[in-house]
Amino acid sequence: MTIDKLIEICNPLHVTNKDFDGEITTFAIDSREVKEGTVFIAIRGTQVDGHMFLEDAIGRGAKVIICEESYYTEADVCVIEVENTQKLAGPIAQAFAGNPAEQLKVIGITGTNGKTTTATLVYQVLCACGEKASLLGTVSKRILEEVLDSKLTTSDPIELANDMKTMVEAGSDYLVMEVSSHALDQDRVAGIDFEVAAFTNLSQDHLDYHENLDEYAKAKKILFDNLPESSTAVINADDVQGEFMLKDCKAGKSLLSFDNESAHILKNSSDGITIVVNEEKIESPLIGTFNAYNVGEAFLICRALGLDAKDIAAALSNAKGAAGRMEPVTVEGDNLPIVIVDYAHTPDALENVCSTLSSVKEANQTLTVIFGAGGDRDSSKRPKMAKAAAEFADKIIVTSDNPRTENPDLIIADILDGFEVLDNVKSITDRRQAIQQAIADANGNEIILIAGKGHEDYQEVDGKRHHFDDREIARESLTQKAGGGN
Ligand SMILES: CC(=O)N[C@H]1[C@@H](OP(=O)(O)OP(=O)(O)OC[C@H]2O[C@@H](n3ccc(=O)[nH]c3=O)[C@H](O)[C@@H]2O)O[C@H](CO)[C@@H](O)[C@@H]1O[C@H](C)C(=O)N[C@@H](C)C(=O)N[C@H](CCC(=O)O)C(=O)O
Ligand SMILES: Nc1ncnc2c1ncn2[C@@H]1O[C@H](COP(=O)(O)OP(=O)(O)OP(=O)(O)O)[C@@H](O)[C@H]1O
Ligand SMILES: N[C@H](CCC[C@H](N)C(=O)O)C(=O)O
Ligand SMILES: [Mg+2]
Repeated sequence: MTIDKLIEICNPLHVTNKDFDGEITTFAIDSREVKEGTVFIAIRGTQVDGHMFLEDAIGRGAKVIICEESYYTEADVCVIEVENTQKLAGPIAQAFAGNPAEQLKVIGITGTNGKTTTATLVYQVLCACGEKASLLGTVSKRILEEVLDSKLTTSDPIELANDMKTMVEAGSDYLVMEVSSHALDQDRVAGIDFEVAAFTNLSQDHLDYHENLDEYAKAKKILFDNLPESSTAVINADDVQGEFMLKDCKAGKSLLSFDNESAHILKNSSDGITIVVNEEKIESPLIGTFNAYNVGEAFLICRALGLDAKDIAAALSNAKGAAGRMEPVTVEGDNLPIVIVDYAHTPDALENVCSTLSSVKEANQTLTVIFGAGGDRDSSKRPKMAKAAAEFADKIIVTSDNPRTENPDLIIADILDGFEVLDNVKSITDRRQAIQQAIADANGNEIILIAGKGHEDYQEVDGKRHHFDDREIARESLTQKAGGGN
């Protein structure tokens, strides 16, 4: 990267000491990552103002500073003053990585629920159709078939650009990625031209971050506002916010609606769904009406990419979706309960999953729901989650999710406030104990839903993460029960 190229991308208000002595090596948004020759960009964050770290960055060897203030330093450093640093981090990161986004067909999926499921389905269809695809999201990163850990749903612009570079080098043609509202609000995907962008739905979550639902919806809309005309917006038109997402969108539109009967659900049972979208019949092993939306959107996304309808439908009939979403935990044995692990951690998701299980259960079966709510996150969703579970469950165990830095019993108390009657509600703070007890007490006619943590293999308590996997604990308890002959 040359200083002239960098200045061109920045469209600066002011530049000083452009002819500094030295070379540009890397790009950093965090002063702690700065090395000799780094370009450091100061971003005003949610916790601190990156402008506080200009001296720190220079001390560590930064040669160029990009900031929103006129800044004077005696050091031999180029200072580029710009209007908005946050919006520039993406384009600069892309340029440093050799503009990998331009060499990928990028598919972005946003919405409160269903991003991971839909993104995973699209990735699975692309792979089944012989395409070279990568995936970024909550559960993991997949560079072609290689699986790597994922820390955030949508990474920061530098990590994102570096991941894209690795994908391009590995021969990937497509990137399917989840785009969170935090990422949109913080411009983490600025400068990326999406080939297809999809909206799943909007319901309450993250009100600790976004001021209210309107602000949350506006953040999601950014993805569609920035689409080029040549791209396609795939929208769940049955969601009340679907129309809003398209308000300022120049892209082509592909709408999914079961309500206006442009698409149909032919079958919705415990062994899967059959839907018709654009006259194509699609069968999927995923269950529940909410998954009809995920499968339907995955189909429309793949159609927008130009894949053959029959090939997509064939691939979807084998696509299992994402780990930890309606994932059954099975063990050989008699009279064992059906145990399902799911990632529902919002009122809407919990309602959808509970209503689905309640509608597919047999007359003699009962539904037990074990759930909690995350600490240091939107606390107003807690009583609403209680209401969602109470509507469909026969028995409820309220427990801890990831308390993070909060007192788990106070989170549980917030949830308990949402129940009108507590007759079938128990609380067991220790999640392991809650799962063990539910399974030990259950008979073969019970369906036990363990909600909230899905694929997570940790629990964060007192700010520390410990290994914890709902599926592992459930499997151990079921094995013990099977061995005991109960
Ligand atoms: C609340 C939030 O979203 N924070 C994200 C945000 O950081 P921030 O703006 O709060 O950073 P800050 O601490 O205020 O610092 C401001 C700036 O000063 C810099 N700094 C800071 C300290 C220092 O010594 N030197 C320095 O240069 C920081 O690097 C930053 O550029 O920008 C960072 C870089 O992109 C993110 O890593 C960070 O994610 C944190 C780790 C996080 O936990 N985010 C979660 C809430 C999140 O984003 N989740 C979503 C949603 C998931 C879902 O849909 O459910 C996700 O995409 O995963
Ligand atoms: N289309 C949908 N509508 C409503 N609920 C859904 C939908 N799809 C999945 N869910 C529920 O939401 C949970 C989370 O699904 P998924 O992981 O696909 O969403 P996500 O948007 O990626 O969530 P996150 O933002 O937490 O990563 C699932 O376990 C299921 O309970
Ligand atoms: N990306 C979501 C995941 C929530 C998962 C749930 N298990 C929790 O910890 O609240 C968040 O960070 O809000
Ligand atoms: Mg996700």
